[in-house]
Amino acid sequence: MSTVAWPAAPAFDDALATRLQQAIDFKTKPPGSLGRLEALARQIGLIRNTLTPDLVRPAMLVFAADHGIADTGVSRFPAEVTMQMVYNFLRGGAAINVFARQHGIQLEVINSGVRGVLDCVDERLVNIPVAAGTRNFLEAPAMTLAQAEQAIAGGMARVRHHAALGTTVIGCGEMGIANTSSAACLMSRLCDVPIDACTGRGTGLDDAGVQHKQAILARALARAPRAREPLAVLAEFGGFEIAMMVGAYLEAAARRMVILVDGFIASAALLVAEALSPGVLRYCVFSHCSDERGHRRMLAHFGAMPLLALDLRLGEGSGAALAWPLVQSAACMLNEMATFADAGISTDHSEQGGEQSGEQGGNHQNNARSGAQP
Ligand SMILES: Cc1cc2ncn([C@H]3O[C@H](COP(=O)(O)O)[C@@H](O)[C@H]3O)c2cc1C
Ligand SMILES: O=C(O)c1cccnc1
Repeated sequence: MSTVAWPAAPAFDDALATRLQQAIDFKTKPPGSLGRLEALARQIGLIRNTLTPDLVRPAMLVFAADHGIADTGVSRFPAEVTMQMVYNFLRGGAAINVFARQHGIQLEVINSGVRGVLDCVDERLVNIPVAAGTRNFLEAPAMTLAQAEQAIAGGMARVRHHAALGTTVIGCGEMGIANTSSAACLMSRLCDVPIDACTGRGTGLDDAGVQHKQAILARALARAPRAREPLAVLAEFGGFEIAMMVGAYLEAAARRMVILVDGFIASAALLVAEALSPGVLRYCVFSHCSDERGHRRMLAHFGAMPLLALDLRLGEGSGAALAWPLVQSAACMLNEMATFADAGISTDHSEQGGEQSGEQGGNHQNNARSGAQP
């Protein structure tokens, strides 16, 4: 067991939940008519602990690292692509660059542990590698417990850096060839789901490739049957970028930031974070349902309803960036929409004691199971 005291996510204020619901219901619209945007607005208010949440300086942290398991042929692409994509991020040519630019999201690339030397100085690159890639977890633990803790601390530090610059919304993206294999093993062990149901095509394996990947991952899980505790599972099967995402989530929730959760790998990191410090989940907005096999089931495990379903299977934080404008709209609705009283508009008949009196708002369902239920 780890002796580290992980940052705790503050509890939500039940009285504020009621006031947020009233504020939303008093807006000039039929109750519930903004659908899930209303639940999202309420969750954002609870996260920021105010009726007027400030979502400022959204930041996307893209963590990159290599994986020893890549050498067993579990990805369609070779490990060198991780480093090549880091250079692509720094040149501004990747999908996440395009979407971050489009939506005014600050982008930072973190070398969490790629193979080889990154010989460049770039203000958007943070060089904090734990090691030159993980070990092949078919044969040995991917990393030591100390390395897992070091990586988690690295992710926490990046969020502290952005918090000091005023950021209240954080997204995590990742780049690491073979990291769907890590994510599948984390899911299988932490959610107790057979590995076949957690193993997908990743970058585009064919059926034979997926079968090979499943066989490798089944052997890897069998190698370490006793690893059950979240930090131990992370050390056995994780990656340095995944561990840094864990730290980023922990720190962001403790600081009452809105967390934009991306796809399969980003969600697998959240499994670890939530297991280490229960309550992080309430701070999470699930951006999309990835096309990667296993993600739908992982979302169900969280009780999450993602905002988008676009058949994305990319990672990098791309889905989180695409969902940001919706999150922004939910906060703007709460902050800027007039109330019936402001606008001098008559309220509905239920105000006069009609049959519809009682709880208004209709859709009180939240983005995640343990989220903002009043
Ligand atoms: C050019 C390229 C850009 C990417 N951007 C994200 N990924 C995604 O694919 C990888 C995971 O899939 P697997 O486990 O099959 O290797 C991760 O790096 C992930 O972020 C990419 C993959 C490639 C090839
Ligand atoms: O959903 C994801 O994050 C994902 C899926 C496939 C490949 N890379 C990332």
